[in-house]
Amino acid sequence: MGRISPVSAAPTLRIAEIFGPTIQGEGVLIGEPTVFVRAGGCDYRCVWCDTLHAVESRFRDEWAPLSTEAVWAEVVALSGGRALTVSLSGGNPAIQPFGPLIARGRAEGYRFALETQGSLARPWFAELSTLVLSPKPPSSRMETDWSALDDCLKAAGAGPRVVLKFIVFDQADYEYARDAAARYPRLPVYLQPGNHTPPPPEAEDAPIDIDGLMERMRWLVDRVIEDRWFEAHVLPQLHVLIWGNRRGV
Ligand SMILES: C[S@@+](CC[C@H](N)C(=O)[O-])C[C@H]1O[C@@H](n2cnc3c(N)ncnc32)[C@H](O)[C@@H]1O
Ligand SMILES: Nc1nc2[nH]cc(C(=O)O)c2c(=O)[nH]1
Ligand code: SF4
Ligand SMILES: [Mg+2]
Repeated sequence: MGRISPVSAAPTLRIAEIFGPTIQGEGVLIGEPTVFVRAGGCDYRCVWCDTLHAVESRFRDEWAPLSTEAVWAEVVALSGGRALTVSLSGGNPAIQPFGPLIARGRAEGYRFALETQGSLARPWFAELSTLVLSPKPPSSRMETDWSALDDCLKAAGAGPRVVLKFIVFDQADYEYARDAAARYPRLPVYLQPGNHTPPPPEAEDAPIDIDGLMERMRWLVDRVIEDRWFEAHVLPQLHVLIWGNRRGV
């Protein structure tokens, strides 16, 4: 006998953490007060992922199964009921049924941003304010499925602002970013230096090599300026500069 589940049961979201308001530390919304909803589970395993506690299956018991209403109640509590930007991240938040949460929040004036690697397209991308597509460069050891990325753009349609965010560790990553950006000439590009000291998943707060990060940041700025890539934006992870590898900020 199969498991019996009520037909009317609300879809369950697997949530690793909900925190904020803090400032968005990355990319196009940098500096903007934001509540983060971090989904548990990812279809990728980037070697340098800074959020493995929301990726590796051995942590799945720590991902709370929550209804849309429960997640929404937490967002409202954290924001004091004042509309702001909610960033859906992960893991890969595209794995989870976030459509109803977005509809719920939008009805109250909240805006939703989503961070994803672009491997899974969902119809509810069209309801976002901002879609951040962050395809993964060679240093991650992941392969980009370009047709899946195209599908994400199609799903977004004319709804959200769509931007590209590339993590850059080395020259090969930089060239990947240039080639990928050339495929999508109309999308704004954000380049972010890779953090080579990401926290191990068991650590809430691991030491970070800020000097090394700044050196990569300077190298990246030099590359962009030398190449006269004037459409690119180069930004550090601001939250990492402020709080290091601390979780929940
Ligand atoms: C943790 S991911 C979650 C969302 C989604 N899975 C993705 O990768 O886009 C959020 C952002 O952090 C970036 N990121 C992950 N590890 C990083 C690292 N070590 N240094 C810099 N950025 C990193 C990802 O590339 C992505 O842009
Ligand atoms: N402040 C802050 N900004 C962020 N931008 C992207 C984040 C993420 O981990 O997805 C993140 C995060 O965890 N904290
Ligand atoms: S896709 Fe995102 S969450 Fe998944 S392993 Fe890579 S950086 Fe981490
Ligand atoms: Mg992060």
